[in-house]
Amino acid sequence: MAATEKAKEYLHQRLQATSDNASPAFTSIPIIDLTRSFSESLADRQSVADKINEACTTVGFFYITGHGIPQAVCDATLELAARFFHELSADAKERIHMKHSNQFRGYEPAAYSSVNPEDDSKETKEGFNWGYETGLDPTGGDGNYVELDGSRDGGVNLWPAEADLPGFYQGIAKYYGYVLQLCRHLCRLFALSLDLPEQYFDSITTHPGGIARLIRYPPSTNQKPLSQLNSDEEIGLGAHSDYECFTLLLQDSTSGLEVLSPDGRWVSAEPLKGAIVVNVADFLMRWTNDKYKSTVHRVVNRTSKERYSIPLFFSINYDEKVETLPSCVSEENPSKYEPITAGRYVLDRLAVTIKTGEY
Ligand SMILES: O=C(O)CCC(=O)C(=O)O
Ligand SMILES: [Fe+2]
Repeated sequence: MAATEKAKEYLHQRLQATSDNASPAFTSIPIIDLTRSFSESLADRQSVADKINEACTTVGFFYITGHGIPQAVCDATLELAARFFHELSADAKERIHMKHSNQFRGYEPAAYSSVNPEDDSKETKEGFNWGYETGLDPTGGDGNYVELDGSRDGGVNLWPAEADLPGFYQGIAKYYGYVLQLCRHLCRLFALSLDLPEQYFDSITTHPGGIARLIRYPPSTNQKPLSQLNSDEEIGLGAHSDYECFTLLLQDSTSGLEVLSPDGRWVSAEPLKGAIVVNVADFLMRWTNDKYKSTVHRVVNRTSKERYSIPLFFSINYDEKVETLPSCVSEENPSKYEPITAGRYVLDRLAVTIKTGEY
């Protein structure tokens, strides 16, 4: 089956599964305070992990507060995102255009890619994508990073020249370092939440996958009153689920993110000051034998303001081949899936999102 056909079938199955009402409907997204997860007491850490288990087996999305990333760092990074789109010249954007990358890095103009291969409408978002590099890892990494396709860390990110956007790289690196370490902290909580030893994921997140992006959604140009607006007329980012293990999303104060409840309703993930949105992605769903839900979501900016968001898609080391997690299989519930290499899985899914097919 061609890759596009595979992707279409995949999304179709996912949307079908959602409408089959397999899980209970939800009307809101839980908020989990991570403060106790930094406690010396295992019981405290486990209490947070239990809440994560509850959120991941039902909604697949949750907000985290008390996560330790300073508000000033989050605000400064969102400002950098606005500067990237407004201050970087068209020529400078062209020099780092995604077409120069075979790893989906760099500047992505509006309507260049579409996450939903069934949807022929153009997405209004534009973005800037980059991925893990050893220099961005506060631990210094282990020097063994491999890209999605298994190639070695060859500096594949396409950064704007310092003179074109002074301070950009440094600001992004600061935020990225914080989020990466928070993802590793969350891995320990995910392990506890899945009845695994707390350090279970440590040795396979030493050079993790961490594609991140700045996204800009233009203001809505639709003059219809909200109640009459057909969201599909002006989709910012089409209905999709994420591909990796889990996503950490920083959003500004403009709403737009919507999460699909099993009863077919879109639940708004309103921005909460100081909170970061976390969602389970497809690789983790597969790895947990579908115990943890990777939930379909989309973005529609219905406001007259621009919207900025910054997701980071966290994966275990891309060269790691894994089988279904031991705590998610039993005699009554055998593994539904073959062992798979993390990067290969993500690459297959990503490859079908670029409209031009140039990857
Ligand atoms: O912009 C957002 O709020 C969500 C972005 C998203 O879902 C994605 O990039 O996969
Ligand atoms: Fe997403």
